[in-house]
Amino acid sequence: MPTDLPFSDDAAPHALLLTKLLTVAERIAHQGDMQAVPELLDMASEHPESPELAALAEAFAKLVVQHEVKEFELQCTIDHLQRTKQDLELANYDPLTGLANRAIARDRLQQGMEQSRRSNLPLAVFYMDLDRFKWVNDNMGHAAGDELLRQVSQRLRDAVRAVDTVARLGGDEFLCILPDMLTVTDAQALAARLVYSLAQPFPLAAGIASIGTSIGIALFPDHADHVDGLIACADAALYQAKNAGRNGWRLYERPSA
Ligand SMILES: Nc1nc2c(ncn2[C@@H]2O[C@H](COP(=O)(O)OP(=O)(O)OP(=O)(O)O)[C@@H](O)[C@H]2O)c(=O)[nH]1
Repeated sequence: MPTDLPFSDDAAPHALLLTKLLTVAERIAHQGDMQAVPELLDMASEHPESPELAALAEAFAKLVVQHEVKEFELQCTIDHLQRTKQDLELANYDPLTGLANRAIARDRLQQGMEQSRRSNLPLAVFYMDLDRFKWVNDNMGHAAGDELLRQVSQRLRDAVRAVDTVARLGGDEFLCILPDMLTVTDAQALAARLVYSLAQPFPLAAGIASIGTSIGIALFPDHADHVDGLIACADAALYQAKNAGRNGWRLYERPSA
């Protein structure tokens, strides 16, 4: 009788079973294939004579439960992070245009002023108000007005640098915060470009809309050295731009004594 066979007749089915068992176990352990666990449990119930199988099935069944608990915990964390992110977006960004809101604008202005102090380069604030925007709402509909506000936001974003902030203060009012302007002339040139850009027609679903924009410019540190003062100067300059006939910009001028 040859004796060099790996298993006796009795051992062969056991070896076959262990081979299958290892294959399934490897699928679970190496490929993370949790679908294979029920197969393992079925095998264990079909072969109550195999203690290895019973032990392994039990170990993997525990693993599946732990895996599901971890997956549940992970999903809870992801849900929580998504809710926090949404809350933050609602608190910080204008939902219509995706631009920063007033609160963030104030914060960026404060940061920009600190940066300007370090770099010794002026910071410019543009206070902008669209001209004839109400006409679009009244004649083309509120939805067209919303679409126009979104397109205006995009043009403003496209015109400024990544370091600049464009914020929507509300209605048709925007604030641009432009740190590290090299010269006053640079700020004036940018304002002229923005006026030109927003004077170009806007293709809306309801038709073509034409508006304009007025911009008031204030500079840190020349005109004011704190957030509210600088915004107030830019607002005063905007008032002058509107009074001068709209569709243009004005640099803040101190009232003569
Ligand atoms: N579609 C839309 N309209 C808005 C929104 N918020 C405010 N408005 C409207 O924006 C308009 C702003 O009014 P004004 O600034 O006086 O309008 P204007 O025609 O630009 O006036 P001038 O600046 O004097 O040229 C009002 O009609 C508001 O109802 C908004 O989120 N969506």
